[in-house]
Amino acid sequence: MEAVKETVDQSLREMRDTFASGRTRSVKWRKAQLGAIIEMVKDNEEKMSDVLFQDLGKHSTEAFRDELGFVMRSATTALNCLDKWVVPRNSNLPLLFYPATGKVISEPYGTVLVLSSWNFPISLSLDPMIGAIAAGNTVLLKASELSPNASALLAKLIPSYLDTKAIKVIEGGPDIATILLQHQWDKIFFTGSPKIGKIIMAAAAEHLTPVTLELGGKCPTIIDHHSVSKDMKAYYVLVEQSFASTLIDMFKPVIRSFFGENPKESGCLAKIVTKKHFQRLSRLLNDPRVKASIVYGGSMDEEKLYVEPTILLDPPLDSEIVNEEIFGPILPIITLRDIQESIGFIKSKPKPLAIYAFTKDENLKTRILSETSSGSVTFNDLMIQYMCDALPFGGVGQSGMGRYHGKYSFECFSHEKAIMEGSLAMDPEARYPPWNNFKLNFIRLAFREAYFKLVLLMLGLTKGVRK
Ligand SMILES: NC(=O)c1ccc[n+]([C@@H]2O[C@H](COP(=O)([O-])OP(=O)(O)OC[C@H]3O[C@@H](n4cnc5c(N)ncnc54)[C@H](O)[C@@H]3O)[C@@H](O)[C@H]2O)c1
Repeated sequence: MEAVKETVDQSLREMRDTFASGRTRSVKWRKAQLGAIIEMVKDNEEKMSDVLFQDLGKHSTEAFRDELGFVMRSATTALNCLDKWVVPRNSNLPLLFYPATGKVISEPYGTVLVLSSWNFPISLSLDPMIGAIAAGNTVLLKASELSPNASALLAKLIPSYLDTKAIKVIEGGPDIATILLQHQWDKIFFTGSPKIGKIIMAAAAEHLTPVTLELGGKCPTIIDHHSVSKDMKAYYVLVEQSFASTLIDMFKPVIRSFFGENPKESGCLAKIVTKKHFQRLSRLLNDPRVKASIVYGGSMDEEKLYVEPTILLDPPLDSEIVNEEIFGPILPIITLRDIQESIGFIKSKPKPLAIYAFTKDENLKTRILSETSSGSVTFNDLMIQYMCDALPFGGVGQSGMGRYHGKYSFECFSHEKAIMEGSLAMDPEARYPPWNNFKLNFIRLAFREAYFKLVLLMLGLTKGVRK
């Protein structure tokens, strides 16, 4: 551990020195690094696909959709938009401040720490790095120990493509993260569970370091059968009782069309990430009350870390499988008398990262938007809000704080610095002591931007001002 501590100390010193040198602030440097990320992914598509298969059993097409293609697109967007993003924005100041001018410039925080989770180990590592680099920071990444092959590949590739004095990777688990968190960072970006998110926030508080927390939680999918029928994957489904059996009958052929008659051999179904996670799922499913709710699937193979796509109908609402994140192909369906009750159900749970609703009912849509709180709401589709970098991605409450993607990533890693240029020519005495009634009236009118009355006051044509 002493050697690790020494490496961390030295890495931090180097990153701080690099940031202080001003190199990472140059748009040319930022673009070169973004371009290098694209090259790195392009050159190593196969290797990246391989490690995602080794760690998670992800098919290469899924790996490209969710990780490699996604990262290349994100870096390309940043590269193409950077010139626009870095331009200082002039602010229209109220006349009150005339003749001062104001603008906002985006300043990099400095040296940032990115900690990522195992379920999208490449995109959740590189995508925040793209934002950090675009904003002109130096950055250290620690990916998850639960996807060790992806973590090792990133640790090998990043130094051979990117500026090693500014962008660093360290491998390891909680022990290494703990060492990292003992240091002062200028920003911490964390993707992971709410439980560890609290540890990150507490450590950041020691140094008043700003944090972005991309956390988890159970995302509900409301299916309003009065208007919709569509195949889907979801975290849990809320549906009217009368429609539940029809929905299950609709899911079965979809599962077969995705994964064939023998999903274990299909090559299209990701495995459970670790033995520990497998045993957790096995325990959850073997709860007799949960077992009784299985209406499709349910078979497991510990050797292959395989769980068959499984549907549960009305598992007990107090069971862990309903309340904890699942991380496996298990879909609980929860039935309600009326689909409108889904609003109350969602409100009784922590604020989710996303709410999905398949409905054409405008009243239900309005109720979802105005009565519930979540990171995002997507109607009549799933997950596309994550892919769409024109929208901010992030949680609220238990599902996190802060947001990123596209321009929001640039903002996530920038401090928006307010710049005001005053004038030495105009400096009303009313701002300064000794205080008197005239000055109080002057300030009152100025705050109200009552310019005409202000002129009358200065000309001595009015004395009293209404409170
Ligand atoms: N909001 C999102 O975009 C998003 C995306 C993917 C996953 N997630 C969430 O991530 C979680 C799953 O990922 P996970 O199991 O890797 O999460 P996790 O919280 O266990 O770990 C995340 C990171 O924190 C580190 N870590 C673990 N223990 C730590 C400790 N005691 N101190 C400091 N760091 C520690 C890990 O090494 C890892 O790098 C789920 O809750 C999931 O919903 C969120």
